[in-house]
Amino acid sequence: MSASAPAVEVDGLVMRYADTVAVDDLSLTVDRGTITAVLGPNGAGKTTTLETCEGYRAPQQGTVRVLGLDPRRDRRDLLPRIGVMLQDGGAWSGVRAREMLDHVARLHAHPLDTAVLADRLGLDECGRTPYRRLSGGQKQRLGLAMALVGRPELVFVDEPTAGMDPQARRTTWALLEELRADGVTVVLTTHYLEEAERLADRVHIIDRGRLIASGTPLELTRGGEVATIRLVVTKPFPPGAPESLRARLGERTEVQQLDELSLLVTGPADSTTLAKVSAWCEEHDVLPETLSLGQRTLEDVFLQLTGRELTS
Ligand SMILES: Nc1ncnc2c1ncn2[C@@H]1O[C@H](COP(=O)(O)OP(=O)(O)OP(=O)(O)O)[C@@H](O)[C@H]1O
Repeated sequence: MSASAPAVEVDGLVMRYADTVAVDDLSLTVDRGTITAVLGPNGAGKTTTLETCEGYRAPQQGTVRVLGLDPRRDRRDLLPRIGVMLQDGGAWSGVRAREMLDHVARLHAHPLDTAVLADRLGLDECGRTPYRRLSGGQKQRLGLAMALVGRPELVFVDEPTAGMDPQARRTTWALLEELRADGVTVVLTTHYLEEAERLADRVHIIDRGRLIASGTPLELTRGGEVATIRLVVTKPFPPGAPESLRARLGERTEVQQLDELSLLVTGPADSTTLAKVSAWCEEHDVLPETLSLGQRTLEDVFLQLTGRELTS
């Protein structure tokens, strides 16, 4: 495999649990040395996809290659080269945090210094605490340390900052950025949009097991000369408001009602659109509380593609 070949190649993956199709003909690639975010709502199929890449599940249909290897057939060759941070920790309940990290370090030929890693991830304070007594954020930090201690070429991190306080989240982001600077490939799942926008070189958005968009955060949010206007009002909109506003704004505009007090307008990023929304409010006796023009966020992209909110 050449050095520039993808770190991960998923091709036509299908995974089912009884009647549930968890992953539905999914194809994606992850370039080496990048941070790639797999973004999607709960139940989108992110964990199942990652677990298949990590070799915990066999593809039911399609193929998966990781560092050019088959994650199950070539497991012995692959394991020393990848790091995995599982969603539920992967440690025994009675083991102390530091013992667990030292144990994992001993499984690797050239581990990082566990004292340095524990200090960096703020694990010193809980080094003697049994795993079951760690807080959610401490378990996450220990899981990350366990994934990194073997100096992997590629790390899979499932919801790395879920349950972390803001400071631990920033430390984790900085650590993942340092890994990338050292040439390590990072694949993370998240439903934090800010995390994907801030960290990822490339984002794959998954919904109901299918890939619905891929690109850099900028490619996904720029979408040409498109912007969004959020209109939040003080009392519920009159019936038929989205249709009426859309008719006023013209062909190139979409209007979606988010709830009874807010609408999202997606259309040309110009002041005329904003002025027309404002005029429509006046004509319909609607009092805006917020009328804001902004670039699209990944949340807007998801909403536009699926008609649903990512965070709901
Ligand atoms: N062990 C299992 N048995 C049965 N169904 C499962 C199992 N694991 C996942 N599923 C189902 O498969 C679908 C995809 O789940 P998956 O955990 O891969 O999604 P996810 O995007 O990682 O979600 P989350 O963000 O909640 O972790 C969901 O409908 C889920 O309920």
